[in-house]
Amino acid sequence: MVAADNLTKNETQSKQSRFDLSVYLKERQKLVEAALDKSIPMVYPEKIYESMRYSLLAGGKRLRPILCLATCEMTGGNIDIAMPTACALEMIHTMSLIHDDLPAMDNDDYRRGKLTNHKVYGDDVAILAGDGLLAYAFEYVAANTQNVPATQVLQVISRLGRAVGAAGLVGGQVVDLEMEGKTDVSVETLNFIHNHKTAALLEACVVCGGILSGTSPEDIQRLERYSQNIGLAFQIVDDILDITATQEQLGKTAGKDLEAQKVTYPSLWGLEESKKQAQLLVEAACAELEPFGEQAKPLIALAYFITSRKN
Ligand SMILES: CC(C)=CCC/C(C)=C/COP(=O)(O)OP(=O)(O)O
Ligand SMILES: O=P(O)(O)OP(=O)(O)O
Ligand SMILES: [Mg+2]
Ligand SMILES: [Mg+2]
Repeated sequence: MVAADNLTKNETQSKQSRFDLSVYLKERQKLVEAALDKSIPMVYPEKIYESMRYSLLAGGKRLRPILCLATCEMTGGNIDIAMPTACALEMIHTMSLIHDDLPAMDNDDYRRGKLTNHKVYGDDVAILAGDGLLAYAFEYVAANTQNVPATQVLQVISRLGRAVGAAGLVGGQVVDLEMEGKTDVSVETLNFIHNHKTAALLEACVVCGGILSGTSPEDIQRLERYSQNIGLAFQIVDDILDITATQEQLGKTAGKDLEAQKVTYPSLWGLEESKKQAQLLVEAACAELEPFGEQAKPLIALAYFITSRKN
């Protein structure tokens, strides 16, 4: 009986230390959805707010805000101080998707399982909806962040600006577009594109979470290395899914890279090697979180989710 009692105790302990990512994701997605819904009210001129809300509230994994909240918690902060930044990150991400889907860029008809913004509202309003979301993201952080010293809020705003501008998303996107149809793209150029187009914003999500909690410069450096690694892994998996997943799974047109004759990691390395490289990057990312011990469980599970996701 003593052994049985011990076993039950051990089982309970192991259950407590296990981390259920799907429960965690559902709970966090719900919190983020509610915060996003509240963030943009419908006022005059309704047309632009409707268009902004159409894409912002169209679903999506909400990985960026969840990474920001999780990092803030891991480094000693709480969800409340990070929520305005988490929402801003999703606004910026949504802007980048609306603009990326425009006829002048990737010319896509579907996003997040729905018609793209310009298909519903026209190119003119879609461009403005992206602009509106981008500007509002910065206002939202500045006006709504509470219980964080102003210098830390300023650092967050500065990081967000860097991640979205020519040193980040915009720079990556411009080289991405330039490389379309070219067959002699090097791994270095591909890395540049993805480190800027994708990893820069994921890095901002994680680092801003740390800045808001007031974590140390050494820990910020660890967070940078973690997020740069998961950022590249994220894009390798994105390239793999473009080949292996269906439109239903992705909520957007599949096989676009091949059609646009884009050089991708699978086209350079093959599918198997690409999967292996993504796995190695995630392992390297998680090694950076060792000093955070048990507190790192959500961020470790989120890193592995990046390689196992189906959309
Ligand atoms: C400044 C701008 C507009 C940045 C866009 C950044 C971005 C990550 C676009 C989506 O990439 P993708 O076109 O490779 O992927 P998807 O298949 O999701 O369109
Ligand atoms: O889940 P989403 O729609 O936010 O897309 P991504 O895969 O870029 O995170
Ligand atoms: Mg694109
Ligand atoms: Mg695209």
